[in-house]
Amino acid sequence: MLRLENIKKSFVQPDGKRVPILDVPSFEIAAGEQVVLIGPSGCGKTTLLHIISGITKPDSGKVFVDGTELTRYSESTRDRIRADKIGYVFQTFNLLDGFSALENVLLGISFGAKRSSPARAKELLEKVGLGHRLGNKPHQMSVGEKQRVAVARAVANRPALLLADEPTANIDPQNQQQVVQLIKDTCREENIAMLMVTHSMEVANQFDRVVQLDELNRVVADLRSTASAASSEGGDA
Ligand SMILES: Nc1ncnc2c1ncn2[C@@H]1O[C@H](COP(=O)(O)OP(=O)(O)OP(=O)(O)O)[C@@H](O)[C@H]1O
Repeated sequence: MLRLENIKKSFVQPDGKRVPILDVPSFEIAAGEQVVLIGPSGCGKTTLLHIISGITKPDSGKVFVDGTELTRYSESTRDRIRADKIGYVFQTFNLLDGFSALENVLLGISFGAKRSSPARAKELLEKVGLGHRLGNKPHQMSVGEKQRVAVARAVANRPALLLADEPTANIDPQNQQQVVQLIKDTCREENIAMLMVTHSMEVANQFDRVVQLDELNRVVADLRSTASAASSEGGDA
């Protein structure tokens, strides 16, 4: 369902040096499988989600989502493929300010190629306990409410793959569990594969598989071997 082949990504830092961030030889997620990605801050989790979704192009390597090789297309085509196949819950929600909760979820549907009814948008918002907030705009909602709208929007178009970047980071434990449950149930009911980034092991342990990015990423292995070579040289001196 999701397959990565030899993904490499580096960024030019403000001092002009190009720094490698990712070198992932391979990674796969099966249809309907729910996987959690963990790793220390700055190790490249968000960058990897951006590459999988086609928001960012890798320096080299291939991304296949639902049989389509995303990496061979232009940015505008990747945007269309993402709207059709991928739901994305951003760390910062990315809700549109001038629109109500219901309209934000409906926008998730209308950007996708598949047809879906407004009744689904309403049903999803009711499912996340926001049936009484359909007309509220983002500035009229709490952080937890906004996050639940973002999840409803991401799954509204019935994507093949849901990517969620720390979807429970800024919410209280009760809302956290509600968001986790919504993601789990919706993905299971609709056979949506999922890749979620979280720093919470309590959240991570509720899913099928937990993957440490450091174990997939050769950049980290190279850093470790350089560091251990340096320390053993130091030890000999
Ligand atoms: N556009 C950019 N230009 C330069 N460096 C960048 C850019 N985007 C990310 N980086 C660097 O790439 C590394 C990985 O960033 P990323 O946001 O993927 O980390 P992360 O694992 O998601 O971190 P966190 O858990 O803190 O959200 C970081 O060191 C970051 O500073």
